[in-house]
Amino acid sequence: MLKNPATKYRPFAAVPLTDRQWPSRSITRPPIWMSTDLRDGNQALIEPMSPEKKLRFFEMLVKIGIKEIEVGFPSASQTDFDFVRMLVEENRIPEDVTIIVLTQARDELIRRTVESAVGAKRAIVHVYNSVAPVFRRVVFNMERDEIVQIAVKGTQLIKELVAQHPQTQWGLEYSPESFSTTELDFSKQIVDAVSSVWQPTPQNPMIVNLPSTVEASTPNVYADQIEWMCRHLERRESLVISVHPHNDRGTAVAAAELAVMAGADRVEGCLFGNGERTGNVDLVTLAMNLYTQGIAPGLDFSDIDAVRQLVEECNQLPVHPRHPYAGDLVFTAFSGSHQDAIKKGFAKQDKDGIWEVPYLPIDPADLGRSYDAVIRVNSQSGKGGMAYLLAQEYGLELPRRLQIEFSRAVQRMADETGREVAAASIHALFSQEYLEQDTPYDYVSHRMVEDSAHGVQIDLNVARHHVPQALHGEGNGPIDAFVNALGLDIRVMDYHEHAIGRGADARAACYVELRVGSGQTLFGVGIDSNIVTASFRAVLSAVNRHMAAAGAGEAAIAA
Ligand SMILES: CC(=O)SCCNC(=O)CCNC(=O)[C@H](O)C(C)(C)COP(=O)(O)OP(=O)(O)OC[C@H]1O[C@@H](n2cnc3c(N)ncnc32)[C@H](O)[C@@H]1OP(=O)(O)O
Ligand SMILES: CC(C)C(=O)C(=O)O
Repeated sequence: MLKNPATKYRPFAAVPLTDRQWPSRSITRPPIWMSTDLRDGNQALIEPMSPEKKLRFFEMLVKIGIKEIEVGFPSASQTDFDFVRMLVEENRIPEDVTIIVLTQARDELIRRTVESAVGAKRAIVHVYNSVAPVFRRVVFNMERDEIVQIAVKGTQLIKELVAQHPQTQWGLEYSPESFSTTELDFSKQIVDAVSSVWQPTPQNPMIVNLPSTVEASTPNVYADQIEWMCRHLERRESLVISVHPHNDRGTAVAAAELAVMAGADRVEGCLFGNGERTGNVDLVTLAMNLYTQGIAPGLDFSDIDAVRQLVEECNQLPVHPRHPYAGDLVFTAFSGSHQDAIKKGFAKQDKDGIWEVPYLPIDPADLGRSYDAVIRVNSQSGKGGMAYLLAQEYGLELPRRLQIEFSRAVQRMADETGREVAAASIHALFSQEYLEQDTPYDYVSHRMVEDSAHGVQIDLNVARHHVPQALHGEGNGPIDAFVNALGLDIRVMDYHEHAIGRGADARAACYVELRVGSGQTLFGVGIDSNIVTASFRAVLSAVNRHMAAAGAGEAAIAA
């Protein structure tokens, strides 16, 4: 890299607009969406789509609700020409969808382009020529007026040709290519010249598409350019102002949004931001950004995974795992504090209320994505993540102090493997740590009698080191009687229970926090179809865990 990049690169020029209005506007409705996936997206692929793939893509665009679809560059290849003919001749274009066909402003290409769409109910011929100084100088070696003539002559020819096919309702879209790096007065001059030939009306408007063919400035400058054009163009009431942002600086979404605030009526882009170089603006992100502001975007991404899969298959390009709204990992939290906040957010979220879950700008369910994938556990996770997974997948609602205790074991596992820990592994570890602790004490059976005068009396059968033992105890409740029957120096400090499942198959989960002698407390867990048995199992689980811990012999807890 250069020490002084100013010797090679120029800063972009500011727009002379001192009373700009767009910064204080907000977006209150969606723009007209135009998908150029089958044209700008397709021309940027390593392997352009086959006609079958194009058709599947087209049908998906229709299904999600796009009403304007640029279906190709028919003069560029027989494949594109045939694809447009197939759509027309096989009557595959729904009543409310308009196709757009792109052409350079060159006579023979225009003729072929118009020919491709003849017979469609509605079609828009999209004509372009590049207008920026570098193109004028380097590519065309022409003065401004000659460049204007390319656009004017092209428009005249289109007007003449479409008049010969009145059964189709024709529209015109004109793009001064590389608009964002062109002098504004020249862009205005050429657009006005085109519209004076086409003579649009408010009922039959002309689309003026103002592309950032190569994104070269911050989005506010693009917004200034759009506002300037909206304020200076002739016949504004008969024009649909469209934007076509590319993403060279990584700010195409912001540029499109600010351009809409600046007066653009329509946005052209591709799903998930495919397109030349760093891509066209991503229509999915734009639509979902509106949705999260409470504005219906008019596009349906309620099964976003299916849309993404089809796009990936057709484009042969992966969507990044962190791509807004659609990436594999965007509804996943690994870090502990995020998991904790999300878990609390889900618990507090009112089903019919305003969405307020920390760290999640949108309810994943609205995109057809499940909550299950939201929280995943690795070495960066705290107790919240594993507690969420045990609750979601296994119906186990661990009390807070047990979460803290068990999360140490999960953390050890994550540190040792250096990998993500799946819910099944967490559950296996939980079972091993709490539910499968059966030595020295294993519960066998009990009989209990309760009366108001004597409290609870229990006859208990346990196996101690696999040797059956019959014990008897009394107490003021089942757990008290059970603990007395065991005859150990233990105290139950805390107790939680809940049902797992419903109806005949329901089981009880009991969590008991036990203090052994004067030592630290620890938890035991019992699961059984009988709630009292579950609590006994929980006490024995804690006793066995204590004894299994280093150095704790049976004698240490004798009463
Ligand atoms: C920003 C964009 O995405 S614009 C869309 C770009 N997409 C594509 O180009 C994909 C399809 N394109 C193609 O298949 C070909 O380029 C074609 C069929 C359109 C034209 O092919 P060719 O006639 O071989 O020309 P080529 O591709 O070399 O284009 C360069 C020529 O077009 C001229 N040209 C380029 N743009 C325009 C324009 N908008 N209007 C008029 N002439 C133009 C150039 O001056 C050059 O002319 P020259 O050969 O006399 O010097
Ligand atoms: C043809 C135009 C609209 C284009 O694709 C661009 O400028 O990027």
